[in-house]
Amino acid sequence: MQLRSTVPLIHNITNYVAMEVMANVLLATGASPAMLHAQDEVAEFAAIASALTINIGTLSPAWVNSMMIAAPAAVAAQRPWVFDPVGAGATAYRRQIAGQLAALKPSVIRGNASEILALDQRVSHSLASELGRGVDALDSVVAAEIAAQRLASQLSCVVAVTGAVDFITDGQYAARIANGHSLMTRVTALGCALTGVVAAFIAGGGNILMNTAAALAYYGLAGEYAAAQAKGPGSFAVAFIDALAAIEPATLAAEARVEWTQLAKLPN
Ligand SMILES: Nc1ncnc2c1ncn2[C@@H]1O[C@H](COP(=O)(O)OP(=O)(O)O)[C@@H](O)[C@H]1O
Ligand SMILES: Cc1ncsc1CCOP(=O)(O)O
Ligand SMILES: [Mg+2]
Repeated sequence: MQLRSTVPLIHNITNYVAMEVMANVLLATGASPAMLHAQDEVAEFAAIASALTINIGTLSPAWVNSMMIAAPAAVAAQRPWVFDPVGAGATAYRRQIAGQLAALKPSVIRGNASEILALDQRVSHSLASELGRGVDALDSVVAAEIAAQRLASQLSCVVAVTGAVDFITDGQYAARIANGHSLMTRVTALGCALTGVVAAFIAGGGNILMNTAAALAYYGLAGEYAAAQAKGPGSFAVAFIDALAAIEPATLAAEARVEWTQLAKLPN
């Protein structure tokens, strides 16, 4: 958790629901959040920040313009960017924009199983599927493993599928991360906020797959600690921020439940 000494600046073009939750989660983690999306400044800011996140949760045409400017600007400035394809399968507009953003060289795509399945359909098969009705997962992580591997291979990025047991892959290697608690699904925008934490963990360089695994284990572990204190979703949300701030690297190393594997090659 080197980020606590470097305090990376994380630029987030995120949704209205997630803005405050994500900013507080990033502060508790040890990063510095900035939520800005004006078309006239995103390219300049993407180069000032250490990493960028783009989230399509509350899309509109003006925001899409900003996203299409910010992602290439981050890549040109050699900053990693993380894509959160919220509700990617829900509407034709979302499927189209998610497919376009996925082609703009994200370092990591982080979504739930339904979102990763929908994105894979769009990128790999160009089908106008109707997968996913909203922002919550209807599919299991295991059902999205092949889709994640195919997306990672085709787009040369890391794909993280989150859920009860998270699955991450770069197309060749994969990890399953068992940390977490079901109360994490009862507070809105905790997935969106995790996308910011992934950006914070990869902002300093190093191995993107391993640093993404560390981010997911850290986040899930905070969920476990918070659940032990909470009476329900409301107190969980507060305890979760406290737990993010309290977890030390030694605790993470001792309590992370991460299993690595090498994947079989996908048939052509
Ligand atoms: N059933 C579950 N048990 C434990 N952890 C979970 C469960 N569902 C989600 N999580 C955790 O919640 C966080 C957000 O993931 P997820 O709910 O998949 O995102 P989203 O909100 O984008 O759908 C991740 O850290 C994930 O591991
Ligand atoms: C409820 C909602 N509606 C549009 S974006 C959003 C937040 C989704 O957050 P998460 O993907 O973290 O559950
Ligand atoms: Mg989400």
